[in-house]
Amino acid sequence: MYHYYCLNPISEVGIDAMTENYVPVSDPKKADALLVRSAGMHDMEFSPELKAIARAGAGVNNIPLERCAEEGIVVFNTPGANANGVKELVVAGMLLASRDIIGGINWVQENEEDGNIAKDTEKAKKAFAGCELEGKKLGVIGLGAIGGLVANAGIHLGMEVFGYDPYVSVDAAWRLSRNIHHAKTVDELYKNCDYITLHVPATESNRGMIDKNSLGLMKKGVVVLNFARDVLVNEEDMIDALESGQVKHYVSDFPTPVIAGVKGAIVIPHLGASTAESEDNCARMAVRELMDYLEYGNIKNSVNYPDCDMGMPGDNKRIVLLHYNKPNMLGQFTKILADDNMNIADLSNKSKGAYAYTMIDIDSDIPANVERDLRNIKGVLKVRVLN
Ligand SMILES: NC(=O)C1=CN([C@@H]2O[C@H](COP(=O)(O)OP(=O)(O)OC[C@H]3O[C@@H](n4cnc5c(N)ncnc54)[C@H](O)[C@@H]3O)[C@@H](O)[C@H]2O)C=CC1
Ligand SMILES: O=C(O)C(=O)COP(=O)(O)O
Repeated sequence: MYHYYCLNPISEVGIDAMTENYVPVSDPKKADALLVRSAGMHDMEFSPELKAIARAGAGVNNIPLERCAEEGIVVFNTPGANANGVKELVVAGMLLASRDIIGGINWVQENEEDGNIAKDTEKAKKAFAGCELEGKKLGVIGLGAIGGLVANAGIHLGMEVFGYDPYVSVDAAWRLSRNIHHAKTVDELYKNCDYITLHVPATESNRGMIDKNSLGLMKKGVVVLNFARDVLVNEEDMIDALESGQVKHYVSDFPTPVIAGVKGAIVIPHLGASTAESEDNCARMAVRELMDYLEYGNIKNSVNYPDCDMGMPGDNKRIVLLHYNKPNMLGQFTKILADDNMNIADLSNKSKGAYAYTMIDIDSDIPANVERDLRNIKGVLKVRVLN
């Protein structure tokens, strides 16, 4: 029996995918697993019961990843599951910034009582005219799941697209249209583009990447779109750039007290992934990852531990260990097993930065003393024996 707790409402599709072995609890401290979307977790204390956190979404800046790793809690996300939802809203954002659709709709609402509205429209509409996307230059920073789709969509819209991502994965690179220009430096993209859109994670090094220096390199009248995270943009510098006309519009999916209501800012209430399809995809993937880890110890799409998959244990017993990535951990594990005359049927050991994960299948029962001895090894963070 596994206990779970949802810190945010998660699509029913995910909850329905759980077997009767999964029971919701009303106290997160009693949970084996937490499901979360954007709820802030940095101030949460975690109980020793907690084994895993699944972020039904992409961004994990709301989760204390390092502390979780130290406490032997595996954190998952759902790469790509909401990317199409965000891509479509980015296209909408580019359109909203190019024509005054919002101003036009407001005008119609303000004039709803006007019996001559059809005729007056033809006079009023010139105030809301704009430009087309076709032929304009689009710069995409970050070419992962979302940025790749946005860059390809730009090509389909007839835009000239520049992509910048020095760390792009091979898989993501394969998905890019060959018509996208490969920007070797981000400055090249800043200097050339009419629309610049951010699709990078909110890591320490990316915070404030759009500031007065980068804004100063951009073309006058540029449109900047941020569907990634508010902290990537220095909002005070953005307000100055909007006031001076350096930036025509700043389209953001992240309202903050600083940017909400600023002239020229088009701010959306974090709706990028709020579609039925994205919510279902994320919930389904998050629940699948949690169940595979809790029941079989397999790790797929973790952001703080390495991926490691040994399928199902069959008739064997499985023991899994979360530990530091340092010399002689495996030697100590196998010695304890050998001293108890236990036979290893299968073994996998993977590492990611400072942390590592070992899965061991044994062809006999695993006695409590072996589990205890493994847990007592210095550098072991969590041990689970799976039945
Ligand atoms: N508005 C919304 O509702 C949503 C927002 N997001 C945000 O979008 C971000 C990106 O999501 P995905 O595309 O799914 O992630 P991803 O991990 O597939 O792609 C991120 C890409 O950014 C690249 N990157 C990192 N630092 C960079 C830098 N300084 N310059 C250029 N490229 C850099 C990485 O190499 C990677 O290819 C998430 O971290 C999240 O913060 C994600 C989903 C929904
Ligand atoms: O997946 C992400 O990173 C998002 O920003 C989506 O957040 P949400 O699940 O809509 O709270």
